[in-house]
Amino acid sequence: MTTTPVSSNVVWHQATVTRQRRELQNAHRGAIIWFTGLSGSGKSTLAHAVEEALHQKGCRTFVLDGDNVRHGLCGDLGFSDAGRVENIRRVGEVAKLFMEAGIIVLTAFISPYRADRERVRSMVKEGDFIEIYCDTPIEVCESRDVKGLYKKARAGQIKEFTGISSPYEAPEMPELALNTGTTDLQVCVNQVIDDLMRVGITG
Ligand SMILES: Nc1ncnc2c1ncn2[C@@H]1O[C@H](COP(=O)(O)OS(=O)(=O)O)[C@@H](OP(=O)(O)O)[C@H]1O
Ligand SMILES: Nc1ncnc2c1ncn2[C@@H]1O[C@H](COP(=O)(O)OP(=O)(O)O)[C@@H](O)[C@H]1O
Repeated sequence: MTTTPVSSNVVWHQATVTRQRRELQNAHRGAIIWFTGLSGSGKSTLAHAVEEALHQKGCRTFVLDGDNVRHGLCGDLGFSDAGRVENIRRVGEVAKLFMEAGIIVLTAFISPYRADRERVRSMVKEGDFIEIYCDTPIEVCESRDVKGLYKKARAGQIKEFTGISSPYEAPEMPELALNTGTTDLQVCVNQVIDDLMRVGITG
């Protein structure tokens, strides 16, 4: 594998089927809906429930989920700082491709570092990146312990576990902050859909 950047010798090929034409055909905009929050905060559940609602409205959608992507595209990465940075970099690039294909892509990654999320935001036009903070206190996430990982982390069986032995930097100005600890799932879904309609991503 080469580590020399080749981008200076690679020329961008302009597609004739543009993002704009795809969006016209779809009758909605492409966008990146970026869910962030602790493990167990509700990212996957919410992303899939929002996708279901959008699909029923006739939108083209796709969910990129940390658990799934880490089995393939990011299967070589761990949970060190560097592993997480690279994970979010790759996911950001893939999400951008989906968006340019006219799709509403919903991502469900802890994405603990503010700078990494802001880097993805800066890769796209204003309004293309919607950050949604799944704001569930760690006590609630830990009591849910959907996958039994908090128990393992507390027992020292998982190193660098977010919220316990690895940091989580909450968004400062997310487009939406949802109280996914106490609010009913359907209420959260409606809040997301209302926001996507308000900003004109979907009708
Ligand atoms: N050390 C450690 N810290 C946090 N999470 C861990 C860890 N080890 C494994 N897992 C499981 O991996 C899922 C998080 O992967 P992500 O790709 O979203 O993480 S990150 O954004 O790169 O931080 C996460 O999924 P969710 O619970 O859906 O968030 C966990 O199931
Ligand atoms: N408002 C809500 N939004 C999302 N999940 C919720 C909500 N209220 C309760 N839950 C529950 O919390 C858990 C969240 O798990 P999960 O979606 O796997 O979280 P994450 O993907 O952030 O690790 C699920 O069991 C889900 O049913």
